[in-house]
Amino acid sequence: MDTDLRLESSLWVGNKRHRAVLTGWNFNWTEVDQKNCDKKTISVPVAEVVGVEEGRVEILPQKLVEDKDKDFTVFYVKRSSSGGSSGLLWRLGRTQFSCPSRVLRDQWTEHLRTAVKTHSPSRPHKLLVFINPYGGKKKGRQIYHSVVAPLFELAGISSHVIVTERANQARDHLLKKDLTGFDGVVSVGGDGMFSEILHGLIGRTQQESGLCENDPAVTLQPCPLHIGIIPAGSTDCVCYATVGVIDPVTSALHVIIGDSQPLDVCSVYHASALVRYSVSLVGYGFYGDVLAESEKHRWMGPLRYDYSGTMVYLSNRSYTGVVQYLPADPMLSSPRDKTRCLSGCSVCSRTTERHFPDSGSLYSAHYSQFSTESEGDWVSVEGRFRCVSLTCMSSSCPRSPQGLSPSAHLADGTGDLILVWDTHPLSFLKFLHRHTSTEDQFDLPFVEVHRVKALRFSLPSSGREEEAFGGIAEQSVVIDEEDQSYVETVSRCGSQLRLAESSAGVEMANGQKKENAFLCGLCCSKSPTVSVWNCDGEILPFTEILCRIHGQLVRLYARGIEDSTELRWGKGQV
Ligand SMILES: Nc1ncnc2c1ncn2[C@@H]1O[C@H](COP(=O)(O)OP(=O)(O)OP(=O)(O)O)[C@@H](O)[C@H]1O
Repeated sequence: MDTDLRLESSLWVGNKRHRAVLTGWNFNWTEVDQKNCDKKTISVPVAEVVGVEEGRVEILPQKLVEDKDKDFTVFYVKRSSSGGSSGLLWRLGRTQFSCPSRVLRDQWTEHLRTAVKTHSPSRPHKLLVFINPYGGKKKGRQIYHSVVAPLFELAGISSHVIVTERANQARDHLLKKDLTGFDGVVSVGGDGMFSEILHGLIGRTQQESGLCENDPAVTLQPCPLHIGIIPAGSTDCVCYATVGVIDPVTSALHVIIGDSQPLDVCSVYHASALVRYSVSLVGYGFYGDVLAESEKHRWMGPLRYDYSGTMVYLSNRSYTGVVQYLPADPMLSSPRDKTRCLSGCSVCSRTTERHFPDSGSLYSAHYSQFSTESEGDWVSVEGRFRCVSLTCMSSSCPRSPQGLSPSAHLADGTGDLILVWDTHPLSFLKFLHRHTSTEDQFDLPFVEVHRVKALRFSLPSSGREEEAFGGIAEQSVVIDEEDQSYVETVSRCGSQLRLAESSAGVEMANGQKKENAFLCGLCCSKSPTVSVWNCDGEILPFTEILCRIHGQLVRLYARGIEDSTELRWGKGQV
């Protein structure tokens, strides 16, 4: 096939003669000077050719074609540095070629198009696009129509566009409507919009497979449709962590060339029911409190997160809890191994634990009663925490370029559990500040990080029993015996816990009550007993939860973050 696709001839770019070669996988052109010496070669992988058009063509700001018989234009992916971001910006490269004859021009366009079809077979032909017109700065529609749609048209992609009129419309559409013929779904919006699409697609796939999403022991079926994210929200963390930049053109180009990045998904359950899916953060304590506080100040826009973060930090809270986790295989990788999950990550591609075939009974047994004993491989710790966070990816963002867990992987079937024990406010500030620098946030005595496959969180039952008898006993805590400060902290705060619990009830039955308790905590001196869970920016209505990581449950039109040091600028790759 490659031999059939090979083509070589002289072509002109402007008034300069070039020797052009199509090898099947690559299209190269090299300027030849008057002494027949080769100058710089430009090489474009065929998989990154966006379109081939007859004539001299421009597509932005609008399509213009100068239809010269002997000319053709090649559009392709061109990389450039993104300044402060961790990934590379992709731009639309364009070169107009002139041939000595129309026959040769037709030969070139035909060969190039066939090479693209052959070597880039997973490109989408038909996409379902959801635009949230209210996301971020309310520019979703404008971004899609002025930047993305012309690129899709150039690449021959047909799109069915739905501008949403209400929250959850995209999710409901994906759950109920006919999706025949679509290769993928595109979200134009922020993380909330992506989450809707994630829930819709996972739910639809399980429905069609006859699987029950509410059973944590069930191995969920991976979604056949890819998801594209065109960032147009106020938080675009999933896009940042999977592409490395927040840029609609870069994301649209990843969709066009049919890139495929598998992604782990965490399912969160409470009392025999699925609560939500998450791909970035499931966080209790500080991150839950910040979200709950920020919801009160939506009018501030994105500034509300800074304001709420400061307020919650100043309120100096910590919460008791029992954390149980199922560790991942430490031989495969570790959250402290200083590796990075980059494009083509070998840890993710080695992953064999896609669907946890043997763990069903383990999940059922642990899920049924939220038992506090350790069984099998599960590890149990109990005490007072500033925050408990589970993340399936690094969760990097422009503010925190290394993310919550810099060595986390996108698709290895694990999540990183970060336990931040109660500590002095200044030490906690140090921990938070390290997220904005390159300093290791795990290299602190009150921080633990574990790579896990599942997590269960419950409130300490001993505390409740003692409360019933009016006694105040020391909390048990399974941490380093030598570090008395933690044990002391736990016992000191324990009395406050039970006092607050007696006024608020043993456990609040729903999220509204918990949110009220939290809000009260900011204006009164009394600390609330329980925090709330922040699940990818949504407050969960339950405290006691079970989380399970499903390896590679969905696929994005992305390729992970490209390592900029591997760019072969010297060889003329664009
Ligand atoms: N037409 C609509 N009207 C109101 N809400 C919508 C609409 N379409 C989508 N939504 C909801 O808006 C929420 C936020 O959307 P999105 O993530 O796109 O924007 P955002 O500005 O990043 O949001 P946030 O600041 O809340 O994270 C999503 O949860 C989504 O379900």
